[in-house]
Amino acid sequence: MDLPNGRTKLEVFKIASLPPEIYYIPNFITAEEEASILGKIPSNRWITLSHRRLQAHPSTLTKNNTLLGAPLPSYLLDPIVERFKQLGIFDATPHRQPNHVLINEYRKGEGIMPHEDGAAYAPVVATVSLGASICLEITGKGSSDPQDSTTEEEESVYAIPTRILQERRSLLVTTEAAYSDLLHGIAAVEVDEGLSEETVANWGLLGDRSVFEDGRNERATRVSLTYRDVLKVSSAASKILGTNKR
Ligand SMILES: O=C(O)CCC(=O)C(=O)O
Ligand SMILES: [Fe+2]
Repeated sequence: MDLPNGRTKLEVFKIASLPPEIYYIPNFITAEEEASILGKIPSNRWITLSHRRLQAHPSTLTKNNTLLGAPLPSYLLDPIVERFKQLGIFDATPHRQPNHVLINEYRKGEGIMPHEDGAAYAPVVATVSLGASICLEITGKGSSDPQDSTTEEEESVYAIPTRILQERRSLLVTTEAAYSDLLHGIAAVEVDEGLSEETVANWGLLGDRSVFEDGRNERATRVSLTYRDVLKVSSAASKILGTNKR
């Protein structure tokens, strides 16, 4: 198969039971790379929320969703962004590569409410999971908005709601309609239960199903790296710092 945007290699990782285009890649990074990245996340950058903590690189967006353009730290680029390039993941976004990474940390029992990621970003989101495995809950907007009839239709075709089991060291790529038409969230539970081929959309793509044979995933601290391409980028910071001289 020859896809126009270089995504051919990604096709084998497509989650077939979900709307186009969601991809799950187990063992995207090695255990050594995982440990190295975890060791480099700065301890003084965390913003603590009530049920998780997070940090944004190179910075949080301004109020009108603009990114002050600056390079990502090298531990977030190498090896991950190099591998994105090999798979063509950001080939179709305006900057053709991610320019923003959100680091979220969830301790056992913590989660995030169902939400969509909004209009500040190109519709390609790539999430690397570190430290522990977790289930992402996928719901249609129809479940929260009774007036939204198209997504109700999609829900019957695509067996939504469902879950995506994100193993540690895996990559999840969400694009296009999957990005805009669905909600995602993480239940605030200490154990993900009832895991099986019927209830987990990416069961057939898991790196090691044997770990979940009892249908359970005991939560532990999990850190996620969410890579995105912010649409609006300002070079104001580099002008002020004088790093943009020609
Ligand atoms: O941690 C995750 O996998 C999801 C994070 C997320 O949805 C977000 O930050 O918008
Ligand atoms: Fe999100």
